[in-house]
Amino acid sequence: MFLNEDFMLSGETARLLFHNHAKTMPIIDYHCHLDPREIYEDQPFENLTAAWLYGDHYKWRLMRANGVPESHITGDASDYDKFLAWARTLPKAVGNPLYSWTHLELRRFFGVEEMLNEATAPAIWEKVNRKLAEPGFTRRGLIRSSGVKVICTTDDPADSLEYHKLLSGSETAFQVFPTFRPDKALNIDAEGFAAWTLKLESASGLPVKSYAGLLDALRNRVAFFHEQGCRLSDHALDVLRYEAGEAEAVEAIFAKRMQGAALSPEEITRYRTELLTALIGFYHDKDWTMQLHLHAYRNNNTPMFQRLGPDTGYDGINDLPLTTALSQLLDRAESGSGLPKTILYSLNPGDYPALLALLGCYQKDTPGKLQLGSGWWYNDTRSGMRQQLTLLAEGSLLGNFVGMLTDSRSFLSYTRHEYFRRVLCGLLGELAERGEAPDDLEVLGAMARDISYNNAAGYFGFQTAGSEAGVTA
Ligand SMILES: O=C[C@H](O)[C@@H](O)[C@@H](O)[C@H](O)C(=O)O
Repeated sequence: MFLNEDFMLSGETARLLFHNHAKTMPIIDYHCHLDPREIYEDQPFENLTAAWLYGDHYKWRLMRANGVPESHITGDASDYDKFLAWARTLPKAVGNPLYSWTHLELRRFFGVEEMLNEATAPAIWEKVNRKLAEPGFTRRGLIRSSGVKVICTTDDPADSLEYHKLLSGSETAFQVFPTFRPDKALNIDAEGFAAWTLKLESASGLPVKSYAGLLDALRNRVAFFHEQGCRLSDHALDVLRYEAGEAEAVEAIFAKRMQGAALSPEEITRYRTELLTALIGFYHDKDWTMQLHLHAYRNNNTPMFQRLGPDTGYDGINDLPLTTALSQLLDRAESGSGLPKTILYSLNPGDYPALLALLGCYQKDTPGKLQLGSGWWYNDTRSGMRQQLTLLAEGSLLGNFVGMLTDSRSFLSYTRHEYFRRVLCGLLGELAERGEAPDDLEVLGAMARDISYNNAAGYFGFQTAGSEAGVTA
């Protein structure tokens, strides 16, 4: 019964929708944290720990919750001992998506049907490691066998994109595009800000000695990213505040910071508001999609932050108000440059109704121009996905949803798309069975296919020339 072919599909309609429509659609993974260099170099994984546990802060949190010492999570214990620590943790994770993901990954990629636990760990370790040494199991092998057509990585504006370029010349089964993520430009108060402007100078070949210079350099990088096929930007906006400022005031704030002075919270907000507004204009000009990742509450454990840095499993969910500042930002763009296509993700699902109501105020021209992003991170669960899909259906048009992304650092995460498609088909099937949707497999099947793949293929406008992987809606 566990993870059988119909798991999470409780009725006949759901089953038919998944098996005949959603399951075989290709994947567009339009937001993830894979390293383009690793994709290009295409090395085999040394072992299952390297493929699974390096960098996976989702698993690390569960291991910490199980009392596993840090030496066996991010420390210097052997890879086998780290794997064993995960295997010992897993039986307690029933009901957590990681329980399903882990076993789905073992099944889909490696043909391992057993439950992973302390007793089965040695044999699974051997079997999977043998497979990982076979040619089809390199980084690119795993991507290809998952039916992935497009991957969008997450990249700093100063990045040379050399690995994206190399990949576009050498990989035909799928395309890897960059995503423009200028957090370092916005985080003027961060310690490394001045040093980062030097990197931007050398990447753009333009002086970044003033705010005007910064804007020129960023515009230049937007054009450079665009040439490399980039069609999305991304921002981590953990706290969103809005305070407009005149150009001279922003120049003065920039100059003050470059001289090494600390800025007041008001100055930081003014700078961020103006820079974000300018960037939104750049995205609109290029017909990009802007992604805003809202309301993470990061780095809650100072000793562990000092030891391991960000994105290591110490982030929470922000519960600050959002609507006023977000409305000011979006409305200013709509009244000025024009709003680009926009996807709003919040880590706080309590924000969904307000986000949906607000995004409906700016819909025009493109179907689903503004989107409520797929259940993000802590919401990447069965109930989180159902909540996002249900509210989206009730508050906008589910049929225009661009669907799932992995947001992952792991090459084995593509089964999350399968998990999502099962949740989606389960929900559509239930609507039909309750008489709230037509029990018409053509209509619902088309919707399942669209949300699984076609909508994303049409919405983002990836360039396909010269690639066999051509993205077609
Ligand atoms: O799923 C979790 C994510 O990968 C998380 O680590 C990222 O969303 C990251 O914090 C970011 O800001 O991009």
